[in-house]
Amino acid sequence: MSFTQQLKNENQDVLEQIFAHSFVQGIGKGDVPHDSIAHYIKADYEYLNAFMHVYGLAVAKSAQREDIELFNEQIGFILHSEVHPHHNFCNVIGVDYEALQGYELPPTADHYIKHMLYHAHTGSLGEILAALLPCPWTYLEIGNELLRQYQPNDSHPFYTWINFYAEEEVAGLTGQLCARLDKYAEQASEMEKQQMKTAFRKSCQLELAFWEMSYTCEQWPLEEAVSR
Ligand SMILES: Cc1ncc(C[n+]2csc(CCO)c2C)c(N)n1
Repeated sequence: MSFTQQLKNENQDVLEQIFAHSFVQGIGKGDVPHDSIAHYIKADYEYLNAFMHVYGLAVAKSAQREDIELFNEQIGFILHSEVHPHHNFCNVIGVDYEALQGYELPPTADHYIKHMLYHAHTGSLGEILAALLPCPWTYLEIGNELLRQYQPNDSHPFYTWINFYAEEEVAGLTGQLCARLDKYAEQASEMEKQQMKTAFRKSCQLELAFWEMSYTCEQWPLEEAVSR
């Protein structure tokens, strides 16, 4: 069994909880509180900016052109494609995308990006890949699961969102990241593989926590904690 298949198998418990989460089930049912959607978009816009910074750090650690190419493609996808599911959410709540940009990250999303930046700064390329992979992997699984459970047609409010993540493009990008990580795992020591496993599981847990943060509109305990 490949290393990434092992990672996925070991984290099925988190994936099941993500599928069952009220936000995710709400997308399937076509009914999510509008405040939660706005909270999600505000956090996700900034989260994706940080995600691209992590890819930039991965580029800086790349010894091979094919790795640079891969990370460059992922940045292109975030810049040009991931705006579509965001627009779907904005249209449903009737708010301009621009109005939801430039906000401070709530505690959970702040923690998630710092977790990835930590691995990007201190880890090997394999470890960085392990920290990044749950992001496309869990969304690909969510798209497929919601398609299977709800079989939405084009009158479903989240038709675009669900189909976007269930589509070939996301499956292809995820597959490429898995293939690279498997290659690095082949050469890695047991200790390094353990670090990859830890980074992967924490990111899976933080994906679940990100849905909860959005659903409950999580805030810092004191508003002044982040800026004045
Ligand atoms: C919290 C959060 N996690 C995952 C995604 C989905 N996603 C982010 S980047 C990317 C492409 C991989 O490079 C994908 C599929 C998201 N939008 N927000």
